[in-house]
Amino acid sequence: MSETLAQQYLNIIREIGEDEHREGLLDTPMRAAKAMQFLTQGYQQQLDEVINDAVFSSESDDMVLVKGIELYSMCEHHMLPFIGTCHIAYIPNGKVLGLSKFARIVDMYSRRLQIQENLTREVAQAVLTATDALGVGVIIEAKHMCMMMRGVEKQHSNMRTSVMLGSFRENPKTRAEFLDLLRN
Ligand SMILES: Nc1nc2c(ncn2[C@@H]2O[C@H](COP(=O)(O)OP(=O)(O)OP(=O)(O)O)[C@@H](O)[C@H]2O)c(=O)[nH]1
Ligand SMILES: [Zn+2]
Repeated sequence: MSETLAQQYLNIIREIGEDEHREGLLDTPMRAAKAMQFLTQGYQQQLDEVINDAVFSSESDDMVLVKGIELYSMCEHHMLPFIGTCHIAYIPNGKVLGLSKFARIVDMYSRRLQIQENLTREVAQAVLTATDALGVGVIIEAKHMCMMMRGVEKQHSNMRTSVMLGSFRENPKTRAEFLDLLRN
């Protein structure tokens, strides 16, 4: 556990005018440091470790959709959470990826300081790298606390980002099938 990080949180507690000796705050620097390390553990992960060889031969060449993977990330501008849902589709090319690995990929890239556009691209690229798929489509819908709790304070706006690679980019029918499957 990083003592240095805990020390930084102690400084924050002092700087905002709180009493660091107040009972409820005594363990807070260490707790906050642990929480921050958890929320940024994606920096310690590598794609091949996350995939753990869970790639299986398959003759399936129909679209696979993994819908509604929840995500919790932090915006790199304010270090405040953005929270949402990720949908991933791909067209296998002789190999399929273990189902849980899609969520693990999303977690690995979410648990870093991010902007939603880059997160979407990194997830799509990782699925393509892991599967050699014919195409990959990723859509993320999220709400940004930096827009809700502060700043413009808009509670109801959602950001939707998409990245289409391979056949999802080249073939409008593939993209339409993805969007159709998502609607149903
Ligand atoms: N495109 C994009 N923008 C983001 C994301 N997360 C936060 N932002 C925006 O990043 C911008 C940073 O703008 P700045 O003007 O430098 O910072 P600021 O003064 O705190 O901005 P306000 O939020 O408008 O108060 C803001 O418009 C945020 O809404 C993201 O995932 N994608
Ligand atoms: Zn922000």
